[in-house]
Amino acid sequence: MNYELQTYPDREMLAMDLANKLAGDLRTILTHEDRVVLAVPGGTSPGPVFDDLCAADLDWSRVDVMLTDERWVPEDSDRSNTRLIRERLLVNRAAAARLLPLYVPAHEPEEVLAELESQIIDELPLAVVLLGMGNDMHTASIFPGADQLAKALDPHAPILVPMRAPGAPEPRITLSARVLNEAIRKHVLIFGDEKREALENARGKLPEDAPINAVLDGATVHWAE
Ligand SMILES: O=C1O[C@H](COP(=O)(O)O)[C@@H](O)[C@H](O)[C@H]1O
Repeated sequence: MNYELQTYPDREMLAMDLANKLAGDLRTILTHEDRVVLAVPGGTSPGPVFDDLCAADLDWSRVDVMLTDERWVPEDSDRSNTRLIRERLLVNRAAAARLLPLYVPAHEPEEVLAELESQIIDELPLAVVLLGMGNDMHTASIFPGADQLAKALDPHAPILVPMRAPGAPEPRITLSARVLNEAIRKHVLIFGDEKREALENARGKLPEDAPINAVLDGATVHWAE
């Protein structure tokens, strides 16, 4: 797996530097594209990066922001990734960006899959993607042991894959590995020794066992303790 690992003395420096890099990538791509799509993770790690990125000086009115994946919970839930990006990323200068939703109220993601895909399809490919990773080596909502794992990893996968996994307390919806890999720039954000070890343990494993391996090629991994 060919990826670059950048390590930082602390999380604050990582957040600042990574936000600068993401903004730089977007600015560069905006010099030759009318609009760009930035896909970002939810979960506990990216908040500090969002706090810096939202203040970046770039033409946010030409940026579409979307999630790499969403937990199937209402937007007022603490577990909603949409809520996180509304509160921490789509503020300040980045309030001018457009959100491409990965959640609309419905019992199950399957009920609204086509509707959600129809709002994304014309904006692809992604320009820049920031991914997270869990201790179990899942990325986005592509979990080891998930019911639709093979579909999410298929080179001809659809844009979105609904997912249920033993390690996930609610249904999920995720961009497929194919769509994530079509991004011009890929970054992965991980904090802590456990995740660094998980990344090491992923080495040599099949994506079915270590889904992070499906997206690492050509990525820059950013790590701080
Ligand atoms: O559930 C999720 O987990 C991963 C990792 O989250 P973290 O809390 O360990 O940083 C995240 O990348 C993904 O977007 C999220 O839905």
